[in-house]
Amino acid sequence: MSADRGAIRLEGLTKAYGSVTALHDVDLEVRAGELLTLVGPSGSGKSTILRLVAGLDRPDSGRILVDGTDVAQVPPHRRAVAMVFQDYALYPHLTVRGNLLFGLRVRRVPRAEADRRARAAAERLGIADLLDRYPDQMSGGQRQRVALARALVREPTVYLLDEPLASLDAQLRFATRADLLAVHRDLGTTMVHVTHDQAEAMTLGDRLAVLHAGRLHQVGPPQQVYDEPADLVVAGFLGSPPMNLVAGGGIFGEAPGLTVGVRPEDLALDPDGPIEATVEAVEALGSEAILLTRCPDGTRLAVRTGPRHGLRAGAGLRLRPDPQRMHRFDTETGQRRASVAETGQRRGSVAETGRRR
Ligand SMILES: Nc1ncnc2c1ncn2[C@@H]1O[C@H](COP(=O)(O)OP(=O)(O)OP(=O)(O)O)[C@@H](O)[C@H]1O
Repeated sequence: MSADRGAIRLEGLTKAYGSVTALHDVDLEVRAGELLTLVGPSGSGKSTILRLVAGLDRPDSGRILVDGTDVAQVPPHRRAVAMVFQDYALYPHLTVRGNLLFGLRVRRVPRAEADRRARAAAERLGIADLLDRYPDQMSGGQRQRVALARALVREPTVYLLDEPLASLDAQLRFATRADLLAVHRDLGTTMVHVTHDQAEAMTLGDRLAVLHAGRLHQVGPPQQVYDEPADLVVAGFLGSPPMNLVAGGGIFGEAPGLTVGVRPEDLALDPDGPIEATVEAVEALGSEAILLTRCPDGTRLAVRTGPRHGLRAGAGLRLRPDPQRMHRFDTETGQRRASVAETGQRRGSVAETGRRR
């Protein structure tokens, strides 16, 4: 229904709280119907973006356009935007039904229509049998579904989700993530989803936007951002463990003025490999293992390998970096220098990549 509505455009958005610059000159476009995931470390300005779009706060400068219209003068309750918070923010004195209907009553939606929407949202999220319960009679996962359902009943053109899955345990996160994707697929509504969970960052969005210290560093399809980080900030943030970065090249070959990066999965255990290292610690994760190693020159490298590597702390090993997957960055500016492989084959693929600093 609203697949062609809900485009958001942020232009030069700047916001400070006292001496803290929460956002600095952010330009970002969210396409109609897109699910955009916003990631970044704590305090990078993710929630601030959502609050500004929802109208809960005002920017110091810059513009917010929804469907091409500047919303500066539109009060929060008139914006066709629904926000879902990590802490659910349910009314404790109201039942699930009461929570779902509350926003509709305020907006004077007729009773029959409101009931229809509440039931449809509850059914969609599998909480129809909980309509008469109070929030304190439900699990965290159920409460989160109620919070999502409460956003659904408003039938907004934009959903703003501020770490909605953060309080759930791993299994529930996985299940609720699938629900969220299904809701997005069914409704086709624009969603901006904030997380600092690596798996959510990679799996949930059509595109990923990486924010750091109030600046937008890169926007693009998740795999592209992962494979071709635009700068050292993105390289060091995405990935768990993150990319191994060596200033000056060091063990990866001297590269004055450059920082060379290799992801843990791009370092193969190979008895003939050019890099010598000692295992300092092993993280066995069941399906895989992370070896924390140290080279003779003191460089530490994280290596991702299969679970049956047979190595213990203290063991020596040799490593071979995948030459196609070595990243180079200007050490001073942090900006990516395209590798030989990329300039040959992938010119243009970074076109939609924001390279702002
Ligand atoms: N109301 C406020 N008053 C003062 N400073 C604030 C306020 N809101 C946010 N900030 C500051 O602005 C910066 C950005 O905050 P924001 O909440 O947007 O970050 P975030 O990326 O969402 O972080 P988190 O992942 O921890 O939720 C932080 O330095 C924060 O301390």
